[in-house]
Formats: sequence, structure tokens, C-alpha cells
Amino acid sequence: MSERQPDTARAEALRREQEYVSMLYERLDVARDRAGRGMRDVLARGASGTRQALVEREVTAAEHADRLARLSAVERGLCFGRVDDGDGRTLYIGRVGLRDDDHTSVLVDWRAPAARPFYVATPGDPEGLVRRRHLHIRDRRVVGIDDEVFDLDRMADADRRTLVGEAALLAALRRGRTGRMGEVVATIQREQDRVIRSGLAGALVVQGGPGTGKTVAALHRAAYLLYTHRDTLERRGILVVAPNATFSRYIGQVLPALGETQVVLTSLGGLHPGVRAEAEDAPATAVVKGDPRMVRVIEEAVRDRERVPEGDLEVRIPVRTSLRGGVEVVVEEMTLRVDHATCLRARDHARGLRRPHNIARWAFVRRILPALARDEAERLDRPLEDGDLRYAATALWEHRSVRDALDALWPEISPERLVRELLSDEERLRAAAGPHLTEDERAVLLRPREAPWTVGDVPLLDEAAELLGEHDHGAEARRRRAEEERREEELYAREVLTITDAASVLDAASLAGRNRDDGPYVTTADRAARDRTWAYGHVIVDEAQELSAMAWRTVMRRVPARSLTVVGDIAQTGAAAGARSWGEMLDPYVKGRWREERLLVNYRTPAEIMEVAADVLRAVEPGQEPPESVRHGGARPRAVPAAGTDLRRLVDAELREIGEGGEIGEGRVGVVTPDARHAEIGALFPEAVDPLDSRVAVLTVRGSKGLEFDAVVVVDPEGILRQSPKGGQDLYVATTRATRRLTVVHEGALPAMLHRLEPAGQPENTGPLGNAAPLEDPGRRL
Ligand SMILES: Nc1ncnc2c1ncn2[C@@H]1O[C@H](COP(=O)(O)OP(=O)(O)OP(=O)(O)O)[C@@H](O)[C@H]1O
Repeated sequence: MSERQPDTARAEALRREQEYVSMLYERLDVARDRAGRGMRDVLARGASGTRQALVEREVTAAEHADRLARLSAVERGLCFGRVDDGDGRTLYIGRVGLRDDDHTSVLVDWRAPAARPFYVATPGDPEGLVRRRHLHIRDRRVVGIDDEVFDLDRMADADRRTLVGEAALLAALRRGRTGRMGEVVATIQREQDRVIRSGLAGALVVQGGPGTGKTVAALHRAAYLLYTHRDTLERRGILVVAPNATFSRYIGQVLPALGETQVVLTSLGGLHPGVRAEAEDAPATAVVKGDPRMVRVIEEAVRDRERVPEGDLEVRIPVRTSLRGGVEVVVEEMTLRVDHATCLRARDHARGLRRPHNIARWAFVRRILPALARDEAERLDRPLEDGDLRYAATALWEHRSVRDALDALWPEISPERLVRELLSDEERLRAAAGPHLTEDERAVLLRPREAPWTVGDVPLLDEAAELLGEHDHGAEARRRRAEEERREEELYAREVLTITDAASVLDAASLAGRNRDDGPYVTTADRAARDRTWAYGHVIVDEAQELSAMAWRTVMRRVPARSLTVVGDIAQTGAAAGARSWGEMLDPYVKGRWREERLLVNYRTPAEIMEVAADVLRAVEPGQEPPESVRHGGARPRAVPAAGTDLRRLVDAELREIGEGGEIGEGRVGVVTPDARHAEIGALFPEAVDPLDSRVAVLTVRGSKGLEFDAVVVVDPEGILRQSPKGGQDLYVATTRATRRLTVVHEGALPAMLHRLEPAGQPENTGPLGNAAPLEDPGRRL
């Protein structure tokens, strides 16, 4: 409900809001000064005193720095809303809560319970409000206001005269896309608010079609949970798992913009510390790697590294050496022997401890070494006391040949080596996978030793890491050393920062603690990101339909409390090993105990484009309902035959169109291709270097998932449909990436499910393009 008012009334409303907003910024400046001063005071106390005093000083400085970080992050659009209730009470809603000198609240944090009516009031259920007002602020100036009136009769006369209207949401949605997702705190919708404020405990599934704001709602939920459960979550942290590194970059700005930096954001391929997997497996390989039977295969691969010799164990050790030309040369050797049965017992004993392989190895070694020492004593005819035995065993361990012999039987091994050797060695693979996988399944796993890590390898590495345990015994000592170094550097950073201004203090202070080993002042996020076994307080998984059963094991290991937000759309599953239903993936961990919220409104794709996409969905997933678009209008989606079309010129024309029609920036074009044609089409657009930052992005469907563009050109829909058993879902994803314009370039006949597209050459019904005739260029054809 809205009403446009004369300019004078609007000017008066703006002036009054400006007064209030200026006061809020003054409060913000005061709060920042206080935090900055607090930090400088703490640091001015100097770096001397008891260890306890030093620790306290560090912690207090860190708290001030943290507060300063939050206050700096809210500068842009500090206050964005106001609600008036029927009793004449007014609340202003903003990114952070502020109080005046009397401790009276002057700005309510958007996450506080008092702010809820701002998001959930509707004309049917106004939650006691008579009006909701959106404030648009640029550089501390109020540049616009939008009102929604719920009860005109109960509004004060003065307020009634100053009603100003234009839906804030639609204004936000019309903006050109920048290549980075932004926060939407000012325009969160009622159904999204339910997702955001849902309780911390248990698993919440957010199922919704493309563009329904699942990602954006999940990220706001992270900020809300941190605000509401700060004690728990600051200690344990929140992990956000994105499908790939590009998507991580795409959403990476949202939480910092909300003042939250304590969240670990990683891609699926980055879940195993030390590995950055980007490559994807072929669908058949992905299916096998994603299958839970791989748990058994990895178990077998580990057991296969716990061997006994065929017969007795024989090790040659030097008995006598002499120096020749300064080099030590073995003059006489002796063969030590441990009988087969003793080796078997040692292995069974070590396995029976049920400890990780690399830990149990020492139990094995500790059984074999004394046996070797006894044999040595016998051969040398030397009596052995208990104390001597320990000494002799330790001395034997010094011989390289002894260590090599034991390594060959029960090596200390890293997860990376185990998985690499398993997948590149036919013999090992057969030994481990024999009873669990078919010959064909084994064949698709096999690959060259130097092949790069794939996203599908990460769950295998994680599984292996669980079974192998810590493999580097120097790690503990290194960690301690690094911690000391870190502490010194951090102290130094803080001293330096006392002479710099507040905003830079914070960056450098957190920088000083970054990329180092664990320590009391490293942020939770930093510590957690480096620790594979870290138990997070909450985990958010985006595009979760793409995760295989094995990937779910990796995720669940990181959240033993099973406090999860699972965000995705079953209708968009493109991964061969991805989900067909949420129950299939979640029931093994939270059987029947997960709750579901559905988002039904599409904020991205205009209705005209969504109708085309809905036809695709109905053809491939008849049971799934497409979301309803909130926006209408714009250019009609069209089909352009590839014959006679120059793709380059077509994309240039799209760039011009969105540049002219866009409200902010120049807008971006996404060219979506079948996997097999990505390189060929990419070569036509040398400027498309970065899928987020270049004005043109050339992407496979997988690469485009979760992203959006002002204009999308889908090339070769037939090729997309054919590229995998999930080709139909892929085409659905491709057609739902556009915020304004969709063009499909087809080579043969247009697939029947795209019948609604306007054939090129006919004038468009609506929109700024006018006539969308194909662009002829005989020189370069698709
Ligand atoms: N309440 C809102 N206010 C303003 N913009 C919104 C709102 N909700 C969603 N949007 C915008 O709609 C677009 C789609 O949101 P988002 O990417 O979160 O959708 P999604 O459901 O994750 O889509 P997909 O399934 O395609 O990945 C984004 O540009 C987002 O900023």
C-alpha cells in the first residue's frame, strides 16, 4: 500500500529523517571513538607485567578491535528502516544497535527480536504496526524513503501527509548486477525472515527454486545466529560450505558487510586443510567416489598398508664398518630374523588397539624391534637383560635398513599419499576395492599419479585422515614454536598500531594473527579453518543438492552437534552423485529430525523468463513446482538460430542493452555453454578472464550455479540437454540465471520444451531492445 505525496511533504519527511539519521551517525562516531580510545589505552599500558596481565591486555585489545570492526562495517546504510505502531511508538532499525547517553535505544539491531515486525508485518497481519518505512541513505544523507501503510486510520495526521511510496524491494531488485552478492538486510521478506530467525538447534533444510533468496537468507541467518548465540558460536564458529571457489568469492562480501568476520567460508574442494581441489570428475567417476561403499574401500586401503612378510621378516644390519677415504663403508653385515607368527601377532595386536593407523604403527614397531634385538643378541651370543633389550631395540631403530623394513610393512602415511597411490595403482585398487566395487567401477577410478585433486577426492582424503590419524610427530613441536613466534609478532603489530588510526588497527591486528598455528589470540575462524577435526557450532551448506553421500560424511564430521542449515533445490541437482531427495542424504545422520522451510518467490528472474524455465522444469521434473517471480516486464526471452549468428556481436549487443537499461553500473552478461564447448566459446571472448569481475563471463552450467547476470546467453541447449543424465536440470539452471534478459542460441531445431521463446526476427512485445533480429556476420559463425 503506498501513496505518492506532493514534493513539499516529501521534502519535509526527508528533512525529519535526516535529522534523526545525522544523530545516529554522531552516536556511531562516538561509539567508534570510544572503542578506538579503549584500544589505545590498553596498548599504552605497555608490554610489561606478569604473563596474566599481558594475556588480559591482549584479550581486551582484541575485544576493542572486534567492536571497532563491527562499527566500521555498518557505516554504509547504518539505518534502513523505521516502524510506527498504533500507540505512537517509533523504532528505527539498522545494522547495529546504538544507545544515547541515557542508555535509551536509538537504533535497534536488525537481528534483535524488537526488529522482527519490520520484516514480517503484512497488510493481513500487521503485527501492531501502522507503517513500515524504508530509508535510503547514501554518504550519510537520506536520499529516499518508501512507506507501506498497514492502517491509515491509526496514523497521525502529520505522518499521513508525508507518505512516500515505492517498494524498496523492487528498487533493490532492479539494480544492475556487480558480480558480487550484496546483503539485503533492508529488504528481507517475511518467508526469508522465518528462515533467518529459525532456532539454532537441529538441521534446517531451506528448499526453494532458483532466485528465491536461499543463499542470501542463509548468510543473513549466519549473522543472526552469531548475534543471538554469540557465546556459543564465537567459541565454536560457523562454517559455510560453498560448491566451488568462485561461488565462495561471489558470496564472500555478504557477511563482512553485515559486520561478521567470524565465519569460515570454504568450498567443498577446500574442506580438507592443505588441499585446494577445483577439478571435477567425469560423471561416472563422481558417482563411484560419492558412493558410501568408498568408506569400505578406504578402510581396506589402510589395512592393506598393515602387512606382514610372506615368510619370516629378514633385515640386514651392519656389524662392522670402517672409514675409507673419509667415507664410512660397511665391512660386515648380519641378517636378523623375526618369525612370521611373531609378525602376525604384532600386527593383530596393533590393529586390535583400534587406534588410527599412524598411531597404532608404534605399537607394531614396539613389538618387532625387541624381537629383532633378541635375535641379534642370540646371534652375537650376548645375554640380554630387560633394560638392555630396550636399549638394543632403540639402537636398532637407528639403522636405516630396520626403519625401511618396518616402513615397508606398516608405513607412516599421509592421507594424500594413501589416496593418490590407491587411485593410480591398479594392484592397490584391486586389493582395496575388490569385494566392494565392480571391475567397471574400479576402472573409472583409475587415473595417472600426477592427476590433480578433484572435488570428489576430498571426502576420500577426509575418510583416510580419520583412519590414519596424525602422521607427523614433529607437528606438535612445530606448532608450539609457531605459537611463540605468532605471539611476538602480534605484540609487535599492536605496538606499531598505536600510532595509526583506528580502522587500520583492526585490519593489521587481525592480520598479525592470521595464517599461523593455534594460539589463544588467533580468531576462532582462523583456528577452525586450519584444523580438520574442528567441531563447529553451526554449519551452513549452500547448493547442498550437489553433495554426494561421501561429501555429507565430510560435512557431518565437522558438526557433531548436528546444528545445520542445508540450502538447496532438488530440482537443480546437476551432480551425478548429488541428492534426489533431502531425506536420502540427511536421514543417515538426523533421521526424521530435520525441519524444512520452503521459499516460493523468485526475486531474480522476471516472470517472462521464468515461464520459459518452468516449461523446462515441467518437462524434466514434473513433480517440482517452479517459484513465482516477483517481477514482471523486461525484454521477452528469445531464441536465435546459430546459423547466421555471430555470437560475439550478439553478446556485444546484449552488453549495450543492459548498459543502457541498468540503473547502476554497466551490468554483466553470462554466456552459458555445454561442458564440451566451453573452451571453444570461451576463446571468442578473451576479455572474459574472471567469471565475477569481467563484464562477460563464459561458464559451464556447473560454473554458473548460484550466480546471476543481467543478461544470459545460453548456447546450444541441445548440447546441454545431452551432456549428462541431468542435462534437463542443467538447462533449467542455465535459463534461471538472468535478472533481465535471456537469449538462447540453438544450432538445430529448438528443443520442444523451449517453445515459449520468441523466435528471433520477430519484434519483441516489450522491453528496450525493440527488434531482436539475428546479427549477421559471415566472417565468424558459431
Ligand atoms: N529480500 C531480498 N531483497 C533484495 N534482494 C533479494 C532478496 N532476496 C533475494 N534477493 C536477491 O535475489 C537474487 C537471488 O538470491 P539468491 O542467490 O540468494 O537465490 P538462490 O535461491 O540461492 O538462487 P539459486 O538457487 O539460483 O542459487 C540475489 O540477487 C539476491 O540478492
